[in-house]
Amino acid sequence: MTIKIAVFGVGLIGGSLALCFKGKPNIQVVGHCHRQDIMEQVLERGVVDTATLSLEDAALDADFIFLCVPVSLIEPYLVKLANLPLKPGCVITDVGSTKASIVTCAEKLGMREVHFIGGHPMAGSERSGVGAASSLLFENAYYVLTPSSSVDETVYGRLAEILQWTKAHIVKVDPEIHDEIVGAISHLPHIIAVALVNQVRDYNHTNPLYLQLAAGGFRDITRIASSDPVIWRDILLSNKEVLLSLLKDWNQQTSRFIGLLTEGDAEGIEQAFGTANHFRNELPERRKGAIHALYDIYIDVPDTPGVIGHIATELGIRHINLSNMQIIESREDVPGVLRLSFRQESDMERAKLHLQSLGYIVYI
Ligand SMILES: NC(=O)C1=CN([C@@H]2O[C@H](COP(=O)(O)OP(=O)(O)OC[C@H]3O[C@@H](n4cnc5c(N)ncnc54)[C@H](O)[C@@H]3O)[C@@H](O)[C@H]2O)C=CC1
Ligand SMILES: O=C(O)C(=O)Cc1ccc(O)cc1
Repeated sequence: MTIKIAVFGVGLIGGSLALCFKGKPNIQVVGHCHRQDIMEQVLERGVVDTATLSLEDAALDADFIFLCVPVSLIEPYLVKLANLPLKPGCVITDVGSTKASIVTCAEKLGMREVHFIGGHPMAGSERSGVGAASSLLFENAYYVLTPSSSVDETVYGRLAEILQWTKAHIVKVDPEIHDEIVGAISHLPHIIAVALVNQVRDYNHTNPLYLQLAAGGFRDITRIASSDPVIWRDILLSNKEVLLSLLKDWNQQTSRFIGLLTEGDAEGIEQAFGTANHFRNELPERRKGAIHALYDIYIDVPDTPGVIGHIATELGIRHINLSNMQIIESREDVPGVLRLSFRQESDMERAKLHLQSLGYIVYI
């Protein structure tokens, strides 16, 4: 018997899920798009078996429906689906970055014979659209599910089973707790990154050297400021109360630094960096997606022709799989910094040791 999976909104997350399911035994994937041009892109990328502009055609005989649209559209889609004669037993889930309001909406709809389980894959990137989709996106990442107490264990089991194709680690979390935690570790950092970039953008109007001199640290902490404005508008508004409270705590953190600097409190500054350094080093093993896309090392490279080719060749002949290579700082006559990214930690370790043995200076 074929399992039909409908993906509503075939962008970064919907497209990546579709790629995980497509071509698997007895699975058929249909994408629902809201615009002809997007549907053409989706078909061209080949992430789904079929695609349709019709909500009904996608939904009516589906066994699973994944809502992968911006957060503000998830509840309206739930309302529409609740009014359709869906296949009995159909499991509707979503991937929205917030959970409390969506789960409450589904509970209020009181759907019978179909089930809703909230979901949130903790993997993604600052990119968006089906062009950025990847079948590897969720591998090893956490995938949060927020089933209500009314959801039967066998229904939960069916969803968890189909999600095995993503190779993510499924974890059950209460929706309100989810929003508090994800508010702190994902939504607040996005606000801080955007505020910092906009602050420097204002200074840059007075002197373009700000942008020109911006180096590794600024780039690292602000990558997520390039995220999609519509997606993030919806996420922040949907987690408003949590974020207002987190921003009050953030103000206290910045006030603390104002105090330390005003007092010239060297010991206090050192202590603040020490505490942060210690806690950050306790971050769990690097994972892909939300926490880390790849295993990276950084190498000082002299600005002479052939160096990058030499490094790539050295890794290639030792069958060390390199995923990406990027020059992140380069000036004439001084060493530049090259970032090498690996999908496997073991490849990163082998590359580090080998390049060190060749005399390169390698940082993690
Ligand atoms: N970007 C990320 O890293 C992550 C995002 N999420 C959540 O996933 C959801 C989707 O985000 P992304 O895939 O990043 O965004 P995206 O912009 O790549 O994809 C959104 C998709 O929804 C489609 N869409 C927009 N309006 C529509 C409508 N009225 N009807 C049908 N489709 C419509 C767009 O065409 C696009 O294909 C959001 O709810 C977001 O909070 C969850 C985890 C990570
Ligand atoms: O790019 C990153 O590091 C992210 O933080 C990706 C991300 C964005 C939104 C989510 O709800 C989960 C993960």
